[in-house]
Amino acid sequence: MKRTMTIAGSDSGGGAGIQADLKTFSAMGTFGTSVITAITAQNTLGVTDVYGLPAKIVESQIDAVMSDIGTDAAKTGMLFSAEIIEAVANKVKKWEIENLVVDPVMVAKSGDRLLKEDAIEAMRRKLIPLALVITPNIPEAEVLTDVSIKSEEDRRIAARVLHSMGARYVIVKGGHLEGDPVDLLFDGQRFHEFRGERIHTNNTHGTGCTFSSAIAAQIARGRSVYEAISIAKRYVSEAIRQAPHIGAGHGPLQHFPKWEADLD
Ligand SMILES: Nc1ncnc2c1ncn2[C@@H]1O[C@H](COP(=O)(O)OP(=O)(O)O)[C@@H](O)[C@H]1O
Ligand SMILES: Cc1ncc(COP(=O)(O)O)c(N)n1
Repeated sequence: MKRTMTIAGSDSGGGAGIQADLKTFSAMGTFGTSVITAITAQNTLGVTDVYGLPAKIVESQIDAVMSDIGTDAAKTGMLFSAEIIEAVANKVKKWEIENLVVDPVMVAKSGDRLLKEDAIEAMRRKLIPLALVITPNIPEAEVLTDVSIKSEEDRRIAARVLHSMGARYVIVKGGHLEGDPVDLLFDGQRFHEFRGERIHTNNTHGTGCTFSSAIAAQIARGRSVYEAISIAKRYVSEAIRQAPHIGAGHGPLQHFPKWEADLD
């Protein structure tokens, strides 16, 4: 069985973070392991408390997983601080993790901060250069590149800047745009658009986490980055469409235990 590792924050509400990642890994037929960076007290209405873990325990979790179980792909989500980003980057290098998907999580759907302001530079310098794929949404791409994205041309400029920082594939997601969500991929040479239909709903808590985990799992299973993104997009759309309507705010998605089997 292929192995997938998430390095991310815990969401007590079960919709995003480590919880969404592990559900997605299972749905994709991979064995998921987890490295927790921070604990959030969170539900569909928002985040009421955040506790970042010391970098040392993040390092020892990675060592524990990698020294015994290993991984075929990994993803990062909420990393909270510059210290944790540096610790993760060092361990990714030490364990030679090449299939790394970086979801540069900064704020929750509720608007609460999940990454300290001073950690952005560490993300740019230490982690992005190690990424096989980086999956920013539009606000995250703007913060990382200092490009204000007002048009499709701006989005392409931002994707080029992220690629020049060292990520091999850059996908700037379109969930925050008006109209149908189109995700834009740049592989260093060409642009490719992944089109989807907008589902009008409040149940989008964990879409980014689910998307990046699905990409990591499909890469672990040997698919190309293009195929992995295309499958991840279909999975997220279906997961939004069949969302269980839980909580009074931004509700979580539905995950599908037999998705991978259905695909084959
Ligand atoms: N309302 C929606 N309907 C269909 N797809 C969506 C919707 N919102 C987001 N997506 C898709 O979900 C994935 C995550 O995108 P996005 O919501 O932009 O990320 P984030 O959760 O990081 O803000 C992307 O593939 C995006 O196109
Ligand atoms: C612990 C944690 N990690 C990440 C997110 C972002 O969620 P989304 O997938 O909606 O961008 C979150 N709300 N909480």
